[in-house]
Amino acid sequence: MPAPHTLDGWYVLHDFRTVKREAWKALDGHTAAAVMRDLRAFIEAELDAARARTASFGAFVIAGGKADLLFVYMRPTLEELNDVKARFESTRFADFTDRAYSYVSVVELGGYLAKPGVDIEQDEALQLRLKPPVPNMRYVCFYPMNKRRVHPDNWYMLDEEERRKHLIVHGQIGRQYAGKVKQIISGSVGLDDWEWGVTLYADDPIHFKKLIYEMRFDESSARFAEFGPFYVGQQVDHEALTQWMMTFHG
Ligand code: VOV
Repeated sequence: MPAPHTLDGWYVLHDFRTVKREAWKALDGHTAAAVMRDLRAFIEAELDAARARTASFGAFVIAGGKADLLFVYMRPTLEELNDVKARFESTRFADFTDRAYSYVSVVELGGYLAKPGVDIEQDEALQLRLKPPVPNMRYVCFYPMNKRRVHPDNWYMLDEEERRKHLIVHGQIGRQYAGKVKQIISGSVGLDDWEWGVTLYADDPIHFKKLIYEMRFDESSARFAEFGPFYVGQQVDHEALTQWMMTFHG
């Protein structure tokens, strides 16, 4: 059976960090403030690149115990993702964090979205979906997932028509959340440990729960989906991140 055609956009790095509590709290207040000022230049450069539409960037404070922070980077190439990773590591701020989890993937759209005869490079709507800005929404939810491959629930043995039917219903559920939840699906077969990264954005985190719960009852998730760890957090600008870090500092 041929693999479905996919449209692949920017490469994505989800970089989850924990704050090194002892080292951070051991800093005097002036030095801690200077470390945060130093991070501003890094964040400003990311925001400039995002405004120029050569990259996407978002910073988040993560709820719960799996991580403290998440930085989302999107770039046209893996080399550029590696470059931004190195630039982050070069900041003084990075010295006060450890990596809790990371995920590498590439923004993916179903190939059938490209209508025959349409030049993908010239289609503005498609380009925006393949190179998406991080939505200006207050909350993020990230998790990796697979499609199950256990007989009789083997997604990869379904014929194309059946997969399409499942995805149509899936899409119908998703569209009920238009304006409430924005999804960026990135493919990671061959790039990371799961098959997709699911990144959802919303202004109210309860919409994550409602959407995901509703999808659980849909066959494409109920029968065929397996999930990795879930992370949820709030989007922060440099000022809010500084405030959070300084509260943490005590
Ligand atoms: C915010 C809502 C939302 C909407 C509107 C939406 C729509 C759509 C459409 C129309 C399509 C098919 C075309 C394409 O673009 O591929 C997809 C595709 C996909 N989705 Fe989705 N999805 C959403 C949301 C959404 C969620 C919450 C999840 C996680 C599942 C869950 O149970 O936790 C998910 C997963 C996926 C995946 C893994 C794929 C690729 C499947 C494959 O085998 O290729 N997705 N999705």
